[in-house]
Amino acid sequence: MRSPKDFFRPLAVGAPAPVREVPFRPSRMIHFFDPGNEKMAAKVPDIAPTVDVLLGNLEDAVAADRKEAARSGLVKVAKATDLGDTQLWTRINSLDSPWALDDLLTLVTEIGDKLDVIMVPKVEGAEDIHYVDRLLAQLEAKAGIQRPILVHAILETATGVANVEEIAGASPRMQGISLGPADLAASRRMKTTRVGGGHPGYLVREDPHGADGSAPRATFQQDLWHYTLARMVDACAAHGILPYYGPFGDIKDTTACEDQFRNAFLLGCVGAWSLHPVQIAIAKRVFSPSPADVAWARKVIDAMGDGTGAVMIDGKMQDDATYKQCQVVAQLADALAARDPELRDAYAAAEKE
Ligand SMILES: CC(C)(COP(=O)(O)OP(=O)(O)OC[C@H]1O[C@@H](n2cnc3c(N)ncnc32)[C@H](O)[C@@H]1OP(=O)(O)O)[C@@H](O)C(=O)NCCC(=O)NCCSC(=O)C[C@](C)(O)C(=O)O
Ligand SMILES: [Mg+2]
Repeated sequence: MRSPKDFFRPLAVGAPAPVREVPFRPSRMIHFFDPGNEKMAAKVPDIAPTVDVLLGNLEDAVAADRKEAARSGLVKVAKATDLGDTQLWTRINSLDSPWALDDLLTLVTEIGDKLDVIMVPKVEGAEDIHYVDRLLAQLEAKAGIQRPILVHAILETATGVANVEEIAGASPRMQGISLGPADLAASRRMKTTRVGGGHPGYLVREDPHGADGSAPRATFQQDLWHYTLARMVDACAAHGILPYYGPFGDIKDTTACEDQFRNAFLLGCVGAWSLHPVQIAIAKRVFSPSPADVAWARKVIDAMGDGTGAVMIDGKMQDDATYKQCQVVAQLADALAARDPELRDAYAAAEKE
């Protein structure tokens, strides 16, 4: 581990200084597209204004013989498209693959000034982040990049989960972590073949009841991902970086997708991935606090003055801690309203009610 005194020094001569705080830019949905798929790439100019983050995916879901087409497709899209204030991210291939090195060399030198975040899959420990950290610094220096490219890890191996705290704190470049439920399920030998979401077999059953104990017993499906997500949220919060739910693979089941995203939102995540255009609106709806919740938060903040003491509002006790909870909601609403005029108007209207 680097000494705390050296933590914020650039790792290569001529590389930009690391950030001291992860900038909070709205990232309710990280929209995945395959830049080598011409039909999808052609949709980028229309999709970009509707999403917070556009991510050119080079890893899984891109066939081995299409890896180079995806990489050069991303360079082309980044150079040709004005994304406005929509962020551009990429997911590179895993560090043990034949493509990761060329992904980094090409993308940083060709479009490093346009890339906000590089997502690294299958991160197992701090050593993976340290490798990428140094290499990025060297490439940024070579390419004359003025601001550091941030790094996002996917939590998708059992070892990664065991090391999630050290991953979160491995570098000032760490922007956030996403759950990767498919690879993680395989790595753990879980017996679900789904990409995220629940499973009908993972349940608890009501106790026997009725006269002879034979009445029908209700079952309650449980969340397979709760432990991992909660652990990831704590690791991220402790290190000042941002947690995200990952993908929900049952594209047609928009209801379950919304539920899963909402659980993640309530638990502390700031966004999720959208794999298909239909998931963009779901993520937007879920990861933007409701106008009623924002109005309530502002009411509590106003009533609490300097934030100390205790007051009663509508029958509910408010104190220093609820003031802080309300600030989380109000600050998120401010950041989203600055990007999204529709939300700004909805929040303003709810406050007047
Ligand atoms: C699922 C698929 C195959 C269905 O694609 P489709 O064409 O069969 O679906 P569709 O409903 O017929 O599509 C309608 C229209 O939307 C377009 N379209 C469809 N998707 C997109 C998109 N993302 N962005 C932009 N456009 C899109 C599509 O091209 C089509 O256009 P058209 O009307 O002109 O014909 C397709 O949506 C897709 O390839 N999505 C991305 C998949 C992906 O990136 N997977 C990797 C992330 S998940 C993961 O890696 C796991 C993890 C974390 O690693 C771990 O848990 O371990
Ligand atoms: Mg994966």
